[in-house]
Amino acid sequence: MIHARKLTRSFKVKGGTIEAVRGLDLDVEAGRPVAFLGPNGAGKSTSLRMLTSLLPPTSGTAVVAGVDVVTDPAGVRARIGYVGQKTSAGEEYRVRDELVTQGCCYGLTRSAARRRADETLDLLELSPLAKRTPTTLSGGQRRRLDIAMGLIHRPRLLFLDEPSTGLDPQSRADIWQHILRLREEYGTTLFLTTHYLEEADTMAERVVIVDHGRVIADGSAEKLKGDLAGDLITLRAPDEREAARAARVAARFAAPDAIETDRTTVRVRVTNAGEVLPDYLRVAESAEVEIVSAETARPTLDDVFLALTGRTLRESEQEGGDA
Ligand SMILES: Nc1ncnc2c1ncn2[C@@H]1O[C@H](COP(=O)(O)OP(=O)(O)OP(=O)(O)O)[C@@H](O)[C@H]1O
Repeated sequence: MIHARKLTRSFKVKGGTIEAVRGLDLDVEAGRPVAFLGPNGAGKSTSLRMLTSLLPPTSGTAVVAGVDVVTDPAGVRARIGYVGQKTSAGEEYRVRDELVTQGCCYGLTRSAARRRADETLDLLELSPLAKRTPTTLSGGQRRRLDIAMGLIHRPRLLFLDEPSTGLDPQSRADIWQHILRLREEYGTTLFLTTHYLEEADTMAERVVIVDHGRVIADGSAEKLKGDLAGDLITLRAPDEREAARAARVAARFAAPDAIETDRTTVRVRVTNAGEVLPDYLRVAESAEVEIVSAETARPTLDDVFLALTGRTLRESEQEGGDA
């Protein structure tokens, strides 16, 4: 579905050049939803705009839905759907009419476009709003209309640029339900950008993390968390002396830089806490180390980002906020 090689984009700005995307290599097969995740300014939108043929790359190649983005941009646009950050519907016409017009722009006959518009309104639960104008819709409803606009020609591949940004948590959850239904109903391959870690974690089957225009991790959320961050075991000792002894026992199970002691708390990163903790507790007991409590936690994607960059995603958002 997507095959990009060394895709690069720089922008000339006053006082220099911004390298927004620095050599993107990416292969996406049909089926699994992919989340393109990264802090503000990481290069997500620029990558998406190149893959959807809206922005020519400075160098590199991309074949999307079987078509080269540079030599046949119109061919790419005919085969994909794109839901950008800005709303795509106009202000004046009714919701259904907007969709019918969009369908006609994609070459459908007027009657086929009407049929498609009704099906799409139904799928996105917009039918009761068909006669309203887009300006009267709520943020979440308007976002659903944007998705409907991107879907009218039934693309096999749909790009969504931050589909849930700016919505309240309830509307975000609702948008997600609708997005995931597209895959069930039409087998649409979804490729979306987000900076909501939790969404990428729970909704996408593959997460591609970008930072400063480069891919820094690629895999299922589970795999990235297992490989890069590891599970966290938190042990509490009654005093600092026992904590130091607990840390010494931990050294039998984890590398020195995976063990951190903070007064009476010892944190240990391991690949599989479920296996390690019972063994650890057995050894600690036979060494008469007193442990008050022990708990395990799965890492988050933010832990993955931290392990890779030394920064949390939130810190990076602040750095890149005015980029
Ligand atoms: N038209 C442009 N002219 C100059 N610089 C640009 C342009 N478009 C993007 N950039 C810069 O390129 C970098 C990447 O921007 P991009 O919008 O791709 O990031 P992003 O990861 O999508 O961020 P966000 O999450 O905030 O949308 C940023 O430093 C941005 O300021």
